[in-house]
Amino acid sequence: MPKLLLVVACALIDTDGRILIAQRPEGKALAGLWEFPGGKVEPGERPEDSLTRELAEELAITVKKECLAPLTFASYAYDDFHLLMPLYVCRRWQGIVQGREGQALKWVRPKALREYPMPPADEPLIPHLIDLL
Ligand SMILES: Nc1nc2c([nH]c(=O)n2[C@H]2C[C@H](O)[C@@H](COP(=O)(O)OP(=O)(O)OP(=O)(O)O)O2)c(=O)[nH]1
Repeated sequence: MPKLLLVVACALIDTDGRILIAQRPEGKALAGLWEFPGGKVEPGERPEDSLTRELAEELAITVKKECLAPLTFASYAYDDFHLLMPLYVCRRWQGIVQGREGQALKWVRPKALREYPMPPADEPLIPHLIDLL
């Protein structure tokens, strides 16, 4: 039975209804693919705390837990682990989004998400975002 990996991710949505995606840097698994900001839930951490921590580290923004709304989740069997990834949406944050880890960022309309190669786990999430926006 493969290891279950819990990753939390967030679709940040701007006032024009565009969604933020970030490109995974060279050297990481799935490098070059576009993903929703987020990361692994560390032992002893609440998922919402992991997400606000990752958003601060990766994007230099502050997000209040009340501003994170659960939307859907991904469940995907990678070769070496099974990914379980809740996807939150967030429309309010403090600060200006900037890529702190050298990653490219793009604000994209939901219907244009398919133009950006994403990890296979993410593809089933796109219709949920199209329905929402
Ligand atoms: N953040 C994020 N990870 C995703 C998405 N889709 C997807 O399959 N993943 C996978 C890729 C990785 O195997 C895992 C996230 O791990 P990561 O390496 O980015 O997380 P992290 O920032 O905690 O990583 P690190 O400290 O170990 O470098 O989830 C997504 O949309 N966003």
